[in-house]
Amino acid sequence: MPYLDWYLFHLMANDWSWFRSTVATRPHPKDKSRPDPHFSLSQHTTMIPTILITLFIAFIGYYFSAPAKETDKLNNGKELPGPIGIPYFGNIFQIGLHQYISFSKWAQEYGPIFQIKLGVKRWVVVSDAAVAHELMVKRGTNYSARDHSFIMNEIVHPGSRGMLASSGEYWRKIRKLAHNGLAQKPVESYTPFIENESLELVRSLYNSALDPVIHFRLFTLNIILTTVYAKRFESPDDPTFLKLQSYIVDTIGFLGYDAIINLFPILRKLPLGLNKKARHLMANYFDLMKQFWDRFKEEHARGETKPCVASHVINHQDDDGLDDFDVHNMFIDVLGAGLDTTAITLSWMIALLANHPEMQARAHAELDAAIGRDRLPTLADQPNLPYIRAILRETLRYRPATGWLSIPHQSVQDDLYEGHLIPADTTVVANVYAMNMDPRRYAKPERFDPDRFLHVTESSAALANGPIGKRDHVTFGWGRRLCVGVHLAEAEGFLSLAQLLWCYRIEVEKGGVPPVVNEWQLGITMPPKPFRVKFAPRHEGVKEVIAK
Ligand code: HEM
Repeated sequence: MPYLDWYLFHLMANDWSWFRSTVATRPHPKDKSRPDPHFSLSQHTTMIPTILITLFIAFIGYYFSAPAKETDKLNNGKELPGPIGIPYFGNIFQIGLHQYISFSKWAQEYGPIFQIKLGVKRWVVVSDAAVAHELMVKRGTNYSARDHSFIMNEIVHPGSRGMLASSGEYWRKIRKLAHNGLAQKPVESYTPFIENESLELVRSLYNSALDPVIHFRLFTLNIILTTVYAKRFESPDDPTFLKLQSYIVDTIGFLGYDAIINLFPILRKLPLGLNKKARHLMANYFDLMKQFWDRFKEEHARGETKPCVASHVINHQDDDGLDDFDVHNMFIDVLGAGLDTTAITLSWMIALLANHPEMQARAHAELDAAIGRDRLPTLADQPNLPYIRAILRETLRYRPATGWLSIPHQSVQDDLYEGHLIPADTTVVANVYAMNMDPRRYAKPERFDPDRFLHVTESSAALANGPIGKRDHVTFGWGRRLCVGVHLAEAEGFLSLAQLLWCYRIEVEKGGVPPVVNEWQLGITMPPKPFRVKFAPRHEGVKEVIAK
């Protein structure tokens, strides 16, 4: 669910298909074990004129759209340090494929807060959790906006509606509405739905050997739909399910173009056919959301609906004068933001545990002692399963689903930070890698070690709002923009892991290879590379208990 200029990086690294097919998927020259069946330089040299023309147009676009010189504004404070870039493009070409690594290197040279220029934009990169907390939490009134995004604010959410990309008063209202349905209390009332979907998940994996990711996606989509509209899909073959899933994936796909368009606004004027396609997609998507909503309202009026986000929303919608179109926009963000993030986190947990049978053995012992073998664990068992909770927390720290850079915030007014001026409209991005892997905060940070969180009892949501020194990790973002689905994410992550481990040993098949955990797929999120594991029932009683 990550958006906005943040996509620049993914665009450069991943979303230019020519680039991906020539460079990103190319095995390292020394890696003889990975043949490169697709690479052909001649196939791609034909793209070079197109790239040069695009860069030229971007240059012209920058020239005519660049803001006036900022020296006047900077009178109050020194400019933040940062690497020197080239005219017009700034530091774009210095960032490289693994931006978090370049940022971490620059942090060593320029300190925990430095600035770079990307086309027309100024970015402030923060690599220290305390500095990010100071800006985005303590000074949250100034650092909780989002940059204007062409795709998000004009095509996905015409009129800058929705939650993820809106700012100011409108965002506060829509966020409050979503919060009404996704805060801790309402999420607790969804316990039966979450437990039901988790049961369906463990049933679907019984004694199987596979890559579980598609099952995790069905699990998370069904939970969101059940909690949003009190509806679920029985089967992954349901045509409406397939339609909805493709709308979500295609919308996220369009976001890949966003960054370059935001940095070089002239590109909006080019006849790329992008607008037309994206608007057509969104028309269909909104139509489906309207069908869900209209049906829900009818059922709600007849008193036939169960508690869910939509029922909370219906009860509060009029408080802030938000109409049905606002509600569709909000749900589109909730679906987009909640679908893959949790599924990716689950995939990482399974991949990591398959590599650590000794951790599974500890979790199994904890489950046997606290739950026994006659019933599945429930959400109410959380306090008695500290090791399982620690595995979830450590996975979120160690392999954050939304990647190593936070979703950028935007400043509203000029601000002085330790004598340095951060002008209004600056994009502020947290280097999650530097923070989640900070050796001052975590002993041996490169080691996956749930024990570091064994005695942490508060939720990640609660810790995010407390002092930074006690925060577990920064994966759910910052301050007023903190992930609004954090309670749901923690509940579904904990329960599915507890139930999966209660039922199964996660094994590498005979002759198979353990899941790769030190590399990940390049993309707008950070999923593990595809892998295959076996879900071997732990004891005789599993079949009977999950059949009940
Ligand atoms: C492990 C799972 C998840 C992770 C790692 C995650 C992470 C994030 C992050 C990093 C942000 C941006 C925070 C910021 O700007 O500072 C965010 C925002 C958001 N998340 Fe999540 N998320 C997860 C699950 C969910 C779920 C389950 C939902 C909904 C059901 C959800 C809905 C949202 C929404 C709507 C926003 C936008 C909030 C705003 O801009 O005000 N997320 N999430």
